[in-house]
Amino acid sequence: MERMFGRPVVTQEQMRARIKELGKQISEDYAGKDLVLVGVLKGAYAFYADLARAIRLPMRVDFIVVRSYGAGSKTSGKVKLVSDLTEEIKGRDVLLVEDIVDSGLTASYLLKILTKRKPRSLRICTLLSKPDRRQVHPPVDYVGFNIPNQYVVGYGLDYQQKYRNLPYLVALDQVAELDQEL
Ligand SMILES: O=P(O)(O)OC[C@H]1O[C@H](OP(=O)(O)OP(=O)(O)O)[C@H](O)[C@@H]1O
Ligand code: HPA
Ligand SMILES: [Mg+2]
Repeated sequence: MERMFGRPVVTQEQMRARIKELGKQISEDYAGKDLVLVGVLKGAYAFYADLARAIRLPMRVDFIVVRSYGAGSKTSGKVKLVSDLTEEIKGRDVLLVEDIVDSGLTASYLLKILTKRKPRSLRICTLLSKPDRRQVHPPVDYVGFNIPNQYVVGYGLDYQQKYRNLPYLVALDQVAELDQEL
């Protein structure tokens, strides 16, 4: 992990600066509301931890685990709910925290199932978005970075469950190339 895996798509410095801005914006937008920050695991864990600490509000935290990508780098097309929220969201202001909105299927699925529980508001904040890859178009309220159509890993995002702990974002083809040499 000491070694750089090629040129980062998003560096740690860029990430830090943008998350600070997002935290400030969310703190303003949700002042006086009953905010529940919901992390979509596993991918969002790193972004969630940094974003939560950039928000200056007395909010609640909760998590939901869903999965749709199997071993490869393509969506299975089916989103599976692996583990649900721990608390009720009825009447609360829910902000979903995603690492990435790619095809849009996961975000759409979550909006669909959580809307039924009657939150007062339900919005999405994603660190990354690939606008060119959408199969469906869920509304995304906060976006850290729009990125091109390439599979990326690091900062929570995986390929076959690995590379989530890289502290920055890199294209998968660069990791794969270098990984063989290690
Ligand atoms: O817009 P989409 O095409 O649906 O892709 C986005 C979703 O896919 C990834 O989850 P994944 O199923 O890989 O589970 P993980 O979070 O455990 O990696 C990612 O973390 C998002 O939740
Ligand atoms: O580019 C990606 N990388 C990792 N996980 C993902 N899930 C959707 N898109 C991606
Ligand atoms: Mg994944």
